[in-house]
Amino acid sequence: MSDNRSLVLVLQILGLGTNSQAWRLPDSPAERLYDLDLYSEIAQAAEAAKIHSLFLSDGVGTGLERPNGHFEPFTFQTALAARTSRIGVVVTASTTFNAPFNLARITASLDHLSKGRAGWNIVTSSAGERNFGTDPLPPHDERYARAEEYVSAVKALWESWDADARVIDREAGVFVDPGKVRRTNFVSEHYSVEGPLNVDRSPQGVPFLFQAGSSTAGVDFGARHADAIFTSQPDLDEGMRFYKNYKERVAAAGRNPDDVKILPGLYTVIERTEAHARETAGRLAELAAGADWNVMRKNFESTGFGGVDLSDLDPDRPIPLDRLPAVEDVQGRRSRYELYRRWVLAGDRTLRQLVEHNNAAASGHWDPVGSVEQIADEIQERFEARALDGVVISPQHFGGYRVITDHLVPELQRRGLFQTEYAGDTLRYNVLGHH
Ligand SMILES: Cc1cc2nc3c(=O)[nH]c(=O)nc-3n(C[C@H](O)[C@H](O)[C@H](O)COP(=O)(O)O)c2cc1C
Repeated sequence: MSDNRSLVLVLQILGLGTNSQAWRLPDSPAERLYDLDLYSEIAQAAEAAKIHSLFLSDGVGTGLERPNGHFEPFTFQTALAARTSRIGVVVTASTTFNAPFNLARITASLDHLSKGRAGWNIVTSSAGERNFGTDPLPPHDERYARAEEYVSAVKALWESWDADARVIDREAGVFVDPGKVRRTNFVSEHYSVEGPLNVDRSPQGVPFLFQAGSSTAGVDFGARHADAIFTSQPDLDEGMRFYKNYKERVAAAGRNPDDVKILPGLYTVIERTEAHARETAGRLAELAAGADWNVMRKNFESTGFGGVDLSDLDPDRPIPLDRLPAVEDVQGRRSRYELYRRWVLAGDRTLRQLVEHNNAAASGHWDPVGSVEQIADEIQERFEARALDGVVISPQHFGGYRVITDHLVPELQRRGLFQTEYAGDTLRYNVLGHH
């Protein structure tokens, strides 16, 4: 592995901030939740800071207890791509809920529209199946087995056009050379997809591939396919172990470990000063404490705890060990459950603390509170310890976006950790240094 590493920064624009109470802060522009101008300003500030990419995670399946409305990622990132010129635009899309042909077509189009800045965060999803019919969600490992076939089908479609297939010979009347466009008939256990794609080969050929999943099956899948991994790693030691193991799996898959960037989520309360950050975090905690406990607990049970009913437990005591399901029995967000299970086994968090963490930091992510310098120190420590190659950073509160773009990034640049210019013309080149 190379010692000549440079930090990768990806900014997740998740509405008003990841904290479920962020909308209630006095300076939150909650009325403008669906206003493109609001996010364009952040995207342009992120581009001026040379942040590698914008990112948007996504889920379907919202309930009535805590309805969660937000932009659909492809339309959102396409709009932001039109208002920027260098920064990457990464969408999250599920292999469980999209047809491979549509996915290949939309991502290739986004790669054309953004001139090579498109990325796809591949997820297999853990909820939302009822939005698409009556079929149950396939079990955890089967979702990954299907994803393997799915990605092969999509790659065959992306590659069904040669880069020089569009000839544009006006004299001879040849627009496309049919010999350079291939009929691809992909047939596997779960898919049957005829190509070619009806979009020319895109600037990156294969758009930049993220993967969000950290279970054993997820790591094996990502090691084969991904350029970058979005993961939840709140603890330094576990983050180092995960990083080392992941890079070994990449090498075992016959790939260069430097070509897969490990980017944990960093869901932070960041302000110019520590006092201000503590004040913001304190306000968010107060608001969370006043929120409906049953709604928050149920959200934790379904998004972090394998659907186990914890309603009879004392919130101010740790979860008893006999209430922990086996990891392999959790069919939803398995790696997230594994993480919380580790905390329960360590015995140092009450049920309430787990629920509030899950609610505030958007489930399981690393969530430091601090000044620009303190957050820069934390990133530097984990980067140098090889717990990460970079971060998917997301402020918990709206004001944090500009603190990140206008103050944290310059601080990281001053320390020589972060780029001061984009390296090239595509997202893959900018992150990996090659096409
Ligand atoms: C850090 C992280 C972020 C994720 N983000 C999403 C997401 O935005 N949308 C989604 O449908 N699934 C998301 N997933 C979930 C997984 O794709 C899916 O639930 C998978 O089946 C379980 O992942 P696992 O391999 O981590 O157990 C995410 C998983 C991780 C680890």
